[in-house]
Amino acid sequence: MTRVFIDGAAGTTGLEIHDRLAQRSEFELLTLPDNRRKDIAARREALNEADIAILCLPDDAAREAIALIDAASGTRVIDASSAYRTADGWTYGFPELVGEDVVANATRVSNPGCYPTGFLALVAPLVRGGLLPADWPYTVNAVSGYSGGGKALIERFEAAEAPAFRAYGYDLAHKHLPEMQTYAGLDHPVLFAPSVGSAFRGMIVEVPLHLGAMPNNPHSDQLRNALISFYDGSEVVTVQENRQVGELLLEPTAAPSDALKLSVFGNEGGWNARLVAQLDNLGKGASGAAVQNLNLMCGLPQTSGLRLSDA
Ligand SMILES: NC(=O)C1=CN([C@@H]2O[C@H](COP(=O)(O)OP(=O)(O)OC[C@H]3O[C@@H](n4cnc5c(N)ncnc54)[C@H](OP(=O)(O)O)[C@@H]3O)[C@@H](O)[C@H]2O)C=CC1
Ligand SMILES: CC(=O)N[C@@H](CCC(=O)OP(=O)(O)O)C(=O)O
Repeated sequence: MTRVFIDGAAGTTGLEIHDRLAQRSEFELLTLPDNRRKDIAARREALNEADIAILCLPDDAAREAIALIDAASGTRVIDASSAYRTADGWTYGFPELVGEDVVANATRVSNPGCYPTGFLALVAPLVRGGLLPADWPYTVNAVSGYSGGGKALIERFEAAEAPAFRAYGYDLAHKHLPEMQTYAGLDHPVLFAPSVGSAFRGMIVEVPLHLGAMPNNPHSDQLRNALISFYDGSEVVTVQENRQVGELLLEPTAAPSDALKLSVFGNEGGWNARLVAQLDNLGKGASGAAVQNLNLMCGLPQTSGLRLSDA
């Protein structure tokens, strides 16, 4: 049985992982009592005793956890924070893009951010396949459920005077920019406009494209077909064929899901396209991705315990 320690198990992401793993016979969960969950000595012991540690912590606490692990302990790590997403020696935990075997054999796995999961799923295969240019000035517009900001944002959006909508990221230096550029293989940082709506979970990540202004002038049908073949066989990522919708909604009480749904909407002449990813920020955007990576690292079917009925 694999011993797993979730550092940050009382947080939003940590709790969801804990609840799923508690029902799995393949894992033994190492837990700390509430009054010792931030105690350095207790964390050090659990981190070194575990076969796999899952870090669900703010970036600084994740760095602290890594420093507490002795090289001799052999503990492997899945980090949900953004501390190591583009760091040397770390594997980016996006098996559909980096390869399932790469994740399966890794000792240090950094889970993708929730917004980059949507952006990269759409753009990385198309840049890799030469359908979208690497030197294009990409923009990303996104809206997230408020659980994406952890306990602090949940408290704010569930307070009596909660905002209805929050746009942010106006310093144009969101912490997700490096991983979006790096793993899509882009020449320039993306222009990222994130926001939060009054739904607990879920997100819509959109990349609008002026296809007719690109040097290779790709058609939206080509982009959709390329994504369909790239994700062929995936149980987690699905690409909608010729989807026509009037609107996309974040439902205030959406059920948890680990699915990632991609769509390509194009206009009649093919000049413009809107690439859209729909996911649960706490599913494939965080906890679901951690469980998928954990399964792979333990040699288990990658979708064990995932919630994919909506896919
Ligand atoms: N929420 C989401 O949708 C996503 C989150 N992530 C990332 O996952 C990580 C966790 O996020 P999230 O669960 O949302 O955040 P939360 O704020 O909900 O949870 C963080 C938890 O870490 C605990 N903590 C803080 N410092 C320490 C420490 N030094 N030692 C032990 N525990 C500590 C907090 O304790 P306390 O309860 O006392 O505050 C809290 O329980 C972050 O890096 C976040 O950016 C990534 C993708 C999506
Ligand atoms: C709504 C909201 O606040 N979202 C978070 C990102 C959540 C996430 O993906 O976590 P990581 O930053 O660890 O990747 C933000 O914009 O900072």
